[in-house]
Amino acid sequence: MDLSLPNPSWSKDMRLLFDQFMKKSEDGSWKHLPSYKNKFSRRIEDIKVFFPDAKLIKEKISQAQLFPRNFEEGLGFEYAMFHNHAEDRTVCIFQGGPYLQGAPGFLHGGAIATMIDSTLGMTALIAGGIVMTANLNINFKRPIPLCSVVVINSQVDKVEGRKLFLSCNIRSVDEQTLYSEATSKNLCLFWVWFSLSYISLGFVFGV
Ligand SMILES: CCCCCCCC(=O)SCCNC(=O)CCNC(=O)[C@H](O)C(C)(C)COP(=O)(O)OP(=O)(O)OC[C@H]1O[C@@H](n2cnc3c(N)ncnc32)[C@H](O)[C@@H]1OP(=O)(O)O
Repeated sequence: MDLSLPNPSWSKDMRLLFDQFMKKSEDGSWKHLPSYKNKFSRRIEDIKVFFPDAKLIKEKISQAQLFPRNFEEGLGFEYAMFHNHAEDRTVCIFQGGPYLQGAPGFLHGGAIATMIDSTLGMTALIAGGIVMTANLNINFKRPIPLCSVVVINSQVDKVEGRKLFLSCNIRSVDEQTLYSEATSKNLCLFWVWFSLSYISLGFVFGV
């Protein structure tokens, strides 16, 4: 089941943004990226293709689920991603639920980092194939109020061989407040230099 579609826990802002991006997707310039709880590869052999020396706990792999998709509706990470191929950028609309609290009334820094890593990771995945985050630097400029809606804008800035250099920022819906800025270096595990369809890649990583 695609968990990046509107559900009753979404606020008005979240639905408005989703509808705006779905409208933008009508001419094909943007593409909504579906998101599944466990569209992971559930077979050791598939994972071993990418991580041959990984010491995997065999019996646990079949239970694998995408971390941000593991919370009950509305309590954790509610988000949807859209990708603009021409501009090589991904936008994630994100509403962080009450179970993601850090300081009272605000999102935990680790929850913010999760959504930054997921959005940058997805951007890198589409641009360069099977990637891993090698380095992630985040500047937390303003605390993000719990249950508010924010927009994560991420892009590929530079590609050098297997290395992809990306950046993103997190802003309020009205774009007036800059909450966080981040840069990352992602490494391609395989020399795949054309953007594979994210659905086929989702088979391994999910979104
Ligand atoms: C929804 C979409 C997906 C959601 C998931 C998002 C992605 C993730 O969260 S991935 C999980 C977190 N990341 C990890 O666990 C990665 C763990 N690390 C690794 O697997 C490896 O270190 C890996 C793959 C990053 C690099 O290893 P390897 O392929 O052997 O490359 P390696 O030879 O060490 O380095 C290659 C180049 O990258 C550079 N590099 C490697 N690591 C880093 C780093 N941390 N910082 C900067 N540069 C680095 C090296 O300096 C080298 O550069 P050069 O070629 O100029 O000398």
